[in-house]
Parts: sequence; structure tokens; C-alpha cells
Amino acid sequence: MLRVAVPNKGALSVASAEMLSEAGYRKRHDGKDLTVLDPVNEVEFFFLRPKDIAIYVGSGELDLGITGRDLALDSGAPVDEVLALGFGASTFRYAAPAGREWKPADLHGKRLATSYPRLVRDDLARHGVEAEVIRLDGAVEISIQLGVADAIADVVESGRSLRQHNLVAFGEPICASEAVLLQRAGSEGSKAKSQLAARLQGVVFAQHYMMLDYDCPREILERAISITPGLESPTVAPLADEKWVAVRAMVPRKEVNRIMDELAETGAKAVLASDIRSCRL
Ligand SMILES: Nc1ncnc2c1ncn2[C@@H]1O[C@H](COP(=O)(O)OP(=O)(O)OP(=O)(O)O)[C@@H](O)[C@H]1O
Ligand SMILES: O=P(O)(O)OC[C@H]1O[C@H](OP(=O)(O)OP(=O)(O)O)[C@H](O)[C@@H]1O
Ligand SMILES: [Mg+2]
Repeated sequence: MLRVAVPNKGALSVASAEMLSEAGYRKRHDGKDLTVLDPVNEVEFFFLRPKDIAIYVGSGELDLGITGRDLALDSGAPVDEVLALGFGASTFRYAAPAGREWKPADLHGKRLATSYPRLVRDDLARHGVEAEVIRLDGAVEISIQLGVADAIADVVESGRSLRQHNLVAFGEPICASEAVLLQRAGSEGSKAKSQLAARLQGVVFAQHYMMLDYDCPREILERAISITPGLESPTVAPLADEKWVAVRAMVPRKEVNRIMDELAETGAKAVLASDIRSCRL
């Protein structure tokens, strides 16, 4: 039985559960459940604090885990990324009161509050900066105002929390994070692990693509195919009216509207875009 850790709360929990469900795995029915057995897929899921997940996976107790790259790095646990999952994107950054230019060297001798002390200490060491790291559990942005720190290092998603507290980010991001699937560093592959990773990869790919279907006059088919080349090559099927064919191709989600505009201008009709739930490429 494969043993897999999943965030039980916080920023990554809902999207993790949705992705696993989309990949065909059993959901938990109660937000308080800490384990779910999925006998059909021979997987047992453990719902754990995202901060702890890399520790369980790194110790070898659990085979795979989903958590944030920043949290995994901060744990110091010996884990490898199997797959980036494309959600929960954020950067991890230094920030300090607005009104002056800051650079990492200015942190020398300062008090720096964070919930990710190892990540910060490692980065300060890389910059050769000695600062006092103050570990807080959350609401780190308010720590300067309350007098316990001079600067912070924290997760930045929209940047709203920094603006609300009149703080500005500075320096290169310490980490560009997203949700990742982890395994123990150097652990052996197995069919069960590869299958779960392939299923999640299928959902990640599917989210990046859409399926386009359209009717196309035969005389513009070549041009239409150059607009929607598909992955290998588009499906072209005859229609009852011999002057027309039906075309089906996957297109990158980000470009779908531009592609639909181009097809319509070229003379394609009934251009339909639909979501793909999962795929194997
Ligand atoms: N807006 C966000 N706020 C916090 N973490 C985020 C956000 N967007 C993505 N993340 C990622 O989620 C993970 C943190 O999740 P976690 O559940 O520990 O924190 P949280 O959502 O702030 O919950 P809590 O405050 O209960 O600890 C990190 O990997 C972080 O990069
Ligand atoms: O850039 P933003 O979109 O504002 O998101 C980032 C903020 O959200 C998170 O805080 P959360 O609400 O989880 O509270 P916490 O600090 O108590 O964990 C994170 O710790 C930042 O404070
Ligand atoms: Mg938080």
C-alpha cells in the first residue's frame, strides 16, 4: 500500500485534494479525518500539517507527499521533488518598511522575523550577512510595527499583506515556490509511486491545455493546421458536406482566445473550446 501525505489545512489543502480527486483518488468526507484508505488504488492518504510533510517523507515513513517547495526547503529534510504541481505559487522574500531603498546587506546586525528560519538562515549565510532570526508562527508582517523585528522574510502571493503594512519587498526572491510532489532523497522508484505521479502529471498537463473543435473548409485546412498543430498532429475527420472537414487539436490554455480569433478570421466555423480533465501525453 502506497502511503501519501497531503496538506490537511492552509493555502495548499483545497487544491491538493481537488487534484487528487481529479486524478481518480478517494476524497476525505470530513475535514477532521487524518487518514483515508483508498483500497481500489491501493493508497493510504495521511492528512498532515504542510510544514511537517517533508519530515515524514524524508524519514521514509511515508512514500510521497504534497507540500510547498519553500516548506520542504525550510524543513531541511532529505527529499527530492518528483513533480511540480502548478498551484500554490508564491515567492519567499525579504521585506522592510517602505520609504528607503533596502538590500540584503542592510540586514547585517538587524532583527529579522520569519516563519521559515532555516530558509532564511541559509540565504543570509549565502549573502554573508549576520542577522538575528526571530521565529514567529504567522502574521509576520505586523512584527515590525510591534517592535520585535526590523525586517521580515515571508511568503508573498499577491503582495497585498505587504502593502497593507506599508512594507516593500527587496532583494532577489529567496525562493520561487509552488506545490510539489516529494519523495525521500535517493529513494527507489516503484510502480505505485510512478503511477500516482503520472496521474497527477496528467491533471497538471490537462490544466495547461484546452481541446479545440472546429469545422474547416477544405481549401483553408493547411492554414488551419498551422494555427492548431496539436501535440503530434490534429485529428481531421470528413463531414457530410465534402467541402468541409472537422478538426480537433489540443492548444495551450493561455493562447486559446488568440487561436480562436485567428481560426475565425481564416474562415473556420463553430469553433468550440472545452476543458480537458486529465490526459497522458
Ligand atoms: N497566499 C498564501 N499564503 C500563504 N501560503 C501560501 C500562499 N500562497 C501559496 N502559499 C504556499 O502555501 C504554503 C504554506 O501553507 P501553510 O498551510 O503552511 O500556510 P498558511 O496557508 O499560511 O496556513 P497557516 O497560516 O494555518 O499556517 C507554502 O508553501 C506557501 O508558499
Ligand atoms: O501576498 P499575499 O497575497 O498577501 O499573501 C501572503 C500572505 O498570506 C499568508 O498569510 P496568512 O493569511 O496565511 O496568515 P499567516 O501569516 O498568519 O500565516 C502569508 O504568510 C503572507 O502573510
Ligand atoms: Mg500562513
